[in-house]
Amino acid sequence: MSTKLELTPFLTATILFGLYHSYVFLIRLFRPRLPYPLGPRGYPLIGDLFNEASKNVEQHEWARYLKMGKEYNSDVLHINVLGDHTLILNSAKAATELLEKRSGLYSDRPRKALPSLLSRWDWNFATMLYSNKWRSVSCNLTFHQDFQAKAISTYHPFILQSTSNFLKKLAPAEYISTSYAGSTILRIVYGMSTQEELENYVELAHLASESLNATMNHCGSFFVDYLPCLKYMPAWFPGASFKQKANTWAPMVSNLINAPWKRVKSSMKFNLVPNFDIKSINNNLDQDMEEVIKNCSGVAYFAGTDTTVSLIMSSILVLSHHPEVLEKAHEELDRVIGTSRLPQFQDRDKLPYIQAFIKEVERMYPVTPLAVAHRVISDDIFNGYFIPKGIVNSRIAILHSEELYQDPFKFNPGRFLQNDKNSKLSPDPEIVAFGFGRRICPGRHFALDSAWSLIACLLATCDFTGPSEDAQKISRKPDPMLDYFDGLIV
Ligand code: HEM
Repeated sequence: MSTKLELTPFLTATILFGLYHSYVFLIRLFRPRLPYPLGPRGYPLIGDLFNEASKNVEQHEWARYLKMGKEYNSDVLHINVLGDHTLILNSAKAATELLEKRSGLYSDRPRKALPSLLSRWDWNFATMLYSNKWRSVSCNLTFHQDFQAKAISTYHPFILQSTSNFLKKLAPAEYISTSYAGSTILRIVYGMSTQEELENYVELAHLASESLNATMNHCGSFFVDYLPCLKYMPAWFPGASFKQKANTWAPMVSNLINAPWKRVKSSMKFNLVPNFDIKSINNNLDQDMEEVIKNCSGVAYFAGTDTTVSLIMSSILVLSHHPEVLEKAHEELDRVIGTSRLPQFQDRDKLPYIQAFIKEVERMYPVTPLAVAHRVISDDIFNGYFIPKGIVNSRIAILHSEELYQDPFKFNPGRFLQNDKNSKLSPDPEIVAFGFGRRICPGRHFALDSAWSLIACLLATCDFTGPSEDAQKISRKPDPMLDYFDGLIV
């Protein structure tokens, strides 16, 4: 009697797993090498799998890395899980040395199985591999040209219009995303203007971004990141919940890139062209070029929505917790602008305390505490350590470093003001808050201008307090804490 061996998905995954790791193990065994940077050593073959799988999900990822850095007394850490290497850069010096000075090697993005492949984010150049496609001048130059510092003043009227609409309709906090950051971008990029349309599209960006937020920087949030072959498991298979999630996300992501573009194309029939590079479109546009502009528009639309909102929401939250900061900001506005008009962009340099306040929010509550992961494309050596090709997380919470900032967990905008010639100014958080090297955030000038406009105008018109005890009893809404959910964007 003969038994037939059936090649089930589980058996296939196990065989592939075994073959792949025996191969990696043999290669490593016979290679002469320097030590890896410090970090948990784990066990042969599986590395630090147990610790990563049982990590405390309540603890912020950046705080875990901060603690680990202190434990190993090192600003460069290394974690190996199943042969998948992650490098953690805990200081601005290490991040600049590797991600900027060696940016030719360190500008790739992780080949994450889940977000890009399964949720259909492959059009998104923010997650694209460091390749000819990413480099193709068109994609990056189109975006960089439209968002470079000197182009942003063209968008000031759109920013001011959104600020004014927001002030007129001041409403609960969620309104900030629907009315402000997202709608400014949608006006500029796709030329949208009706409130209903703006709200629908901002909601779409928010829903679709959830998948990137949940998966981009979390090494180990989905096991498929370590074992990409698991993506072939059927969605019903035990442990394949990542596939169900991806199936839910994929149509939203596809809608995000296709729906507003379809709308632009149809409005162009009536010669209604928005301000962004789409203005260069004509009906005979080369198909490749159309794809590039469509993708750049989609990237601006989703990347510009939740990020700026996070900075604005943190600013509001901080103001409600720090009346002394609010008082100083109000005093500066009353003295410089008076009470008969709103602050304009040309007043910015005359309002140093408000600038310092925004910098301190960027420093203390970074929008992207782990930036966006880079990937080293080939093995490297740094400070006598062997750096294997793999993922690099730079901890933007470098901005909490005691070496750079005195009393780093104290909220103190004064650290960015030159009151005393003898005291040293703290380094500008913008040098790291927007990432490093060739992948640095191209939307940073736009983000800072639009955040400044709204925050300055809110300060000029509003008071900020937490809910009173009575209000808390009636509405059962507690005073919001200065704390955050973890994720790519907090
Ligand atoms: C406060 C707001 C913002 C913050 C804190 C922020 C932060 C970042 C960071 C840390 C990165 C990763 C850089 C790296 O890999 O080293 C990034 C990338 C990116 N950001 Fe922003 N960003 C903000 C707003 C915006 C806006 C408004 C836009 C678009 C209009 C935008 C578009 C992008 C794009 C396209 C990338 C990917 C660049 C690439 O991979 O080549 N961001 N951002």
